[in-house]
Amino acid sequence: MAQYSRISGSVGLITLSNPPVNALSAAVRQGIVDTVEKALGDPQVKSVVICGQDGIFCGGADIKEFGKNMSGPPLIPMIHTIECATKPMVAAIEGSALGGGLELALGCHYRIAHSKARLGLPEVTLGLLPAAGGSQRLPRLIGVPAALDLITTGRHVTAAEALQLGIVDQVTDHATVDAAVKFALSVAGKPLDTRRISTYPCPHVSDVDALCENVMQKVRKSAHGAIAPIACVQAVRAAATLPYTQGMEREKELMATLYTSGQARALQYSFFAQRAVSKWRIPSGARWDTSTPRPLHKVAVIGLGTMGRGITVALAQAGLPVITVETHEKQLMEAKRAVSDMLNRGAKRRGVAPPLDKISYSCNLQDLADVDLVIEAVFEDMTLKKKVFRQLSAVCKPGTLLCTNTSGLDVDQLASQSRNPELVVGMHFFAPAHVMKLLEVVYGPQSSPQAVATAMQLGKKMGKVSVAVGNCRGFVGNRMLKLYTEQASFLLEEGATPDLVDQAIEEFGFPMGVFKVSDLSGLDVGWRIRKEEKLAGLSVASGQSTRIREGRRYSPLADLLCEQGRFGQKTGRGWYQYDKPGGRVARSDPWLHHFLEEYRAQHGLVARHIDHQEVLERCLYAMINEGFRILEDGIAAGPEDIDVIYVFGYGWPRHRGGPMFYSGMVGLEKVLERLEHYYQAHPDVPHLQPCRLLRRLVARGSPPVHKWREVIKNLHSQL
Ligand SMILES: CCCCCCCC/C=C\C/C=C/C(=O)SCCNC(=O)CCNC(=O)[C@H](O)C(C)(C)COP(=O)(O)OP(=O)(O)OC[C@H]1O[C@@H](n2cnc3c(N)ncnc32)[C@H](O)[C@@H]1OP(=O)(O)O
Repeated sequence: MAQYSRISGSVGLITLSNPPVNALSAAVRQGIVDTVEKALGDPQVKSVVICGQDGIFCGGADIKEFGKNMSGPPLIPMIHTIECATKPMVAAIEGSALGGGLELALGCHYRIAHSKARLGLPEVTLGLLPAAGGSQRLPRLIGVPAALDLITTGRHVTAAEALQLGIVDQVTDHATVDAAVKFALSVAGKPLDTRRISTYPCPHVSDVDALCENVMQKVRKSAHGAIAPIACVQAVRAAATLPYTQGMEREKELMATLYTSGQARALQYSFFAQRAVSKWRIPSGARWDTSTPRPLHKVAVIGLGTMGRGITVALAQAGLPVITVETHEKQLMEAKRAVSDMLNRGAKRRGVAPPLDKISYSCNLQDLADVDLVIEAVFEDMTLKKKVFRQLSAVCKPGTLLCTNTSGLDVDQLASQSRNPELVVGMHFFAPAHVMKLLEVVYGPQSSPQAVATAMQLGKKMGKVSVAVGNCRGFVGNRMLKLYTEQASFLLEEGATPDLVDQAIEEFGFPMGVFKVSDLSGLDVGWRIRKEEKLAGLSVASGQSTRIREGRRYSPLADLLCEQGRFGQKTGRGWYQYDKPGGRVARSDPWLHHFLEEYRAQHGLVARHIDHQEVLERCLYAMINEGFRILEDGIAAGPEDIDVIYVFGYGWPRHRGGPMFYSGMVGLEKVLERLEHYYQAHPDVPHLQPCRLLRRLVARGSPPVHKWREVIKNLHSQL
């Protein structure tokens, strides 16, 4: 797991060897200990280079080992031995040096990096801190402010930035190991006293307490309840205020708390879940490793509203030639200006040229004859979308993939309008589409493996986290969201306020509560859909009770607000009030509270005390129950898919893993018991009735989330 050789006569070369990222598993650590001892004991060796095989230095500690019994030599003494060595130790960094990998390099006396290498201490993203001395060495090397930035955000820096910060000593465009060997030869025999970072005093900062407090406040605000960023600040503060050995004690103490926390488990689960969803497989048997995506030379976007514009920007930024189509010249020109502005702003931020020339604009559908893939992003109206699909099917060359950006309409119905239904998939982007990371790729029973593979690959190229999901109303994300927002409205009827509900949700870790999100997206969007579905508006069957639709409980509160023109931020009034139309700061609205009181009185409802716990249980467990149904229906392949969708598309706090992982953390028995309790109290809300899969899992002793697929498979085979 670490190979040893002697090259150029006097340089010991240690090569970490643990594909794919040379993670520091127990075997690799043992290999390092053995080879370092060999190199230091070999009188012929005057200096040592440590590198990684296959173009990557090291991806850090082996995350798969976390939570298991520790075996093999620990990292801290191993790195200490390297730093104490009396022969120069040089790290040759190619690819990535992350986490424990960078900490290993910081233990070396010199660091040489390839210009394309990336370095960082991303432990915070896994709920940890750099606890192999990284939190103590990095501030001593680059200063407290820069170390706070890197350690609390976990961001990766380029080799150029690492050189500028002083993390590396040299950057090369050539063969890194050769450059490091040459360097090692040049420093052989030179004194090393000034090269041991742990002996450096931390560079002076005028008011370290004020600095740390300032960063702490920022971190608390953005962490939404995550504890690792806070521990990272505390560890760096220790580096700035304590001698190295005491700082190391503090690092260890903080790590011990984080290591055993549920948050670390959730974040590590999320790391692997994100990778698991890229290895998609669908019920037809098609899968990621046997389906070949089609090459895309030119793509098209139809409809340049908010979504179409964002998708166009994301495609152009990914380097794809795009042709965009709008019906009227005026709208087309308006969209062109908006898209160009977005591209210019993005390019300025990233310091690159805006890819304006990648996009062409047209009012003529015939211009799409030679494109390889079209993303339809017209108004969310089935009749209109069907018409567009029929037209596309007639215009586009054979083999063109037709994708719809619908957020929940039936993809199979659209496929039926095409001559080639096997080439139709949903590509559900989230607003703003050039920013949001999530993409739901919706396959139908007829979608070909190549169509799914192409959409998944395109998502990857656009920098999205793509999840393949089956076709149903709302797909995965919006299907679950409906239950969450529905419960929130019921809670208002029963005595809660938007402020109380949102506070509970935000304290849980969502960046925004359900009613603030509703005000931001616009209440009119859902109202229009409900009117089309005949749940709201004039088409509601006469004699129908206001609070019952299709035989189950319905809350008309949002419809009533819309009837008053309260559409949210855009009108300056919604669930909250704003200082003006388009205002962003939500303020509690006495009008709304009075309106709720009147509404309750009109419907004979008596307000009762509702606490945060009930808000969370009602909103989250209803959504989780639907998640189990989605698994039961085979719409999502596994709990990881649902969790990734919620973390990347809906603001679910990553340190809570995702709704399905969270249900395991709470305890499936408890979720089941609470759902039973609420269903008994609200028998007119069928969605609160615990579903079969949840009951089955509890009956099987509540296995951990990674074992659920087995139970789901059995359930399907018995259906
Ligand atoms: C009581 C206290 C006890 C304390 C004891 C603990 C001691 C710990 C001491 C020190 C702290 C050190 C902690 C760490 O180092 S944590 C790890 C930090 N590193 C990272 O976060 C990097 C994670 N990896 C990545 O960012 C990327 O994988 C990449 C940039 C390295 C490569 O990206 P890419 O080429 O896109 O490949 P993939 O991401 O798809 O990964 C390929 C493959 O490799 C697996 N993998 C990646 N990194 C690790 C890892 N560190 N450990 C294990 N496995 C890793 C990844 O899961 C993929 O696998 P696959 O899905 O099976 O294909």
